[in-house]
Amino acid sequence: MEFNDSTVNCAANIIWTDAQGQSIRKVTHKIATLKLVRNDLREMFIEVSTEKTKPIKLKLSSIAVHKKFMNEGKASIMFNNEKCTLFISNAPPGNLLLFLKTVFIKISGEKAIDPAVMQKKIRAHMLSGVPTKFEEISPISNTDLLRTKKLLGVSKASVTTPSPQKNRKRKMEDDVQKLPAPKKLSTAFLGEESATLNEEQNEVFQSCLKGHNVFFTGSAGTGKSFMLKKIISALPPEGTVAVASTGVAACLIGGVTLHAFAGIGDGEASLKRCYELASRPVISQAWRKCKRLIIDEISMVDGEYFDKIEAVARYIRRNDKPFGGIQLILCGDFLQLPPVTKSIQRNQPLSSAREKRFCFQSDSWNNSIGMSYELKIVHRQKDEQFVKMLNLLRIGLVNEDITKRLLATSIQQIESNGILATQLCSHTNDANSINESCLQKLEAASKVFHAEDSDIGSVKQLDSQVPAPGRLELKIGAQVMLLKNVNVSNGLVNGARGIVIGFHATYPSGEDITYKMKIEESDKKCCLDYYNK
Ligand SMILES: Nc1ncnc2c1ncn2[C@@H]1O[C@H](COP(=O)(O)OP(=O)(O)OP(=O)(O)O)[C@@H](O)[C@H]1O
Repeated sequence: MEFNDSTVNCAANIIWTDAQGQSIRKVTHKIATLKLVRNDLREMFIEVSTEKTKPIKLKLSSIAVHKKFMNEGKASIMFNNEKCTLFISNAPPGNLLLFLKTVFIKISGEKAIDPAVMQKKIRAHMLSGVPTKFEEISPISNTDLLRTKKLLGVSKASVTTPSPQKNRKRKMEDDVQKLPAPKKLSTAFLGEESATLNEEQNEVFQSCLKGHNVFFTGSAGTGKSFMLKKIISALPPEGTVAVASTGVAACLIGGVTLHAFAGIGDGEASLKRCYELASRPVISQAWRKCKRLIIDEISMVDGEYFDKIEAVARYIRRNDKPFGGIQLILCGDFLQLPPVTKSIQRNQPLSSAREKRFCFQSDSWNNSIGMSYELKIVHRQKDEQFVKMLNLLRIGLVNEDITKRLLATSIQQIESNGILATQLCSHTNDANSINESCLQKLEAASKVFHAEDSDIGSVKQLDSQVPAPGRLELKIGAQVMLLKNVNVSNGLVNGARGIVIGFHATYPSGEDITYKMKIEESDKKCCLDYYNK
């Protein structure tokens, strides 16, 4: 495990209230450490400590946890007996998740003690005159986990091993329409994805946490995106800016594009003009607040643009260190997608392209990037021969053996249960026109679904950056793919393929619009209900 699951560093506010709910005392710490501790009587507490103040211990009994904004590093814990609430903010989200998970598991697994027995114990302890000792709670053990699952009636199989039982799957004939129930605190915690970093990934991870300027690369499937998410969730949200060179990549890491953050347009303007552009209040404030800049798909960032934003960072932050002292965490594979430079857009020959095409060729790269790592272990594929072949293809080595093997795959079955094999295209427009023509060939009536965007002002941006289209045309028999994880244990995951097999009867006049989709996952079918709300 990468975090200590019984400690978290964050900002902490504690507010005590009277019987009427009026605030009577408040403690505010911008930098605090929360630790789970036990006393001699095995009662559990959250200890809130800082470097300068005396620790405050809050007893973990009769609590309510609000964790809706946990992904932003925020949560609150109401201590009903102590009549106070602990507000947590700026916590590394991954760390906060593990901390709250530990609280939950330790509390749920605790055997209820008869109050009379407890009273006796407390009395005996007080009379003994021995000062109360506190010790840090031990990490979650398998026994803790099993005991909690048993108490909650959760099956032993973890959600990370999707093996749905037949009778628990929804039948296609089942027409009872229900919106997914909100996740309960318990199941949400117990079902979290818990894949751990391997040794090479952990080295990069530790280097990032130590504040080094890091670049990490690796072939497809070595876990670059996986790592990036782990890194983002391990850093305090305040001052951490996650961006990517493309909208889609930015969307996947929950960030914005580098261009939107940097605020200098396409970087073609003179340096003086770039300084002016970046001096606009919102942009300059973002640059000044940034302590760690994470850039995904760095291979697509143009070398000259990289030099420009480095100069802008120094100028705006009035700091002569590379990137104005911002920690850089860069990730990408230069053997995948190159930058889209103007000369290439205009179909000019490569030889006339600008000299600093890749950002690793820029001066700023040499001055700022201290540690470079290459991830070598491929996690996406298990077939070693296939991985070897992909690694050779990556560097343009297509030998006779590879050619023979690839050609041999042409006789493989490319349709399974009505679901066609994916056809890869180098350009989105090509993929769109193939999809369009396949949809037109289907004889069934088409149904059109329009996105209901709550923020009308962002529709254009959403349409360009979100993989789901604003207007979706479907027909019975259409090939479809899920774009987000809906129900992992039922195989309804991002990328799951299927075909539309029906629409809900109330369409188009009814309130709910539903389509059913059968998906192919280990030769099993299941349905998905899709609502327009
Ligand atoms: N340490 C790990 N343990 C288990 N699974 C892992 C680990 N690292 C990565 N994976 C899984 O391997 C798969 C590929 O990872 P990921 O998509 O992050 O690779 P990538 O290097 O970003 O690939 P690409 O260059 O194609 O974008 C994912 O399903 C990810 O969850």
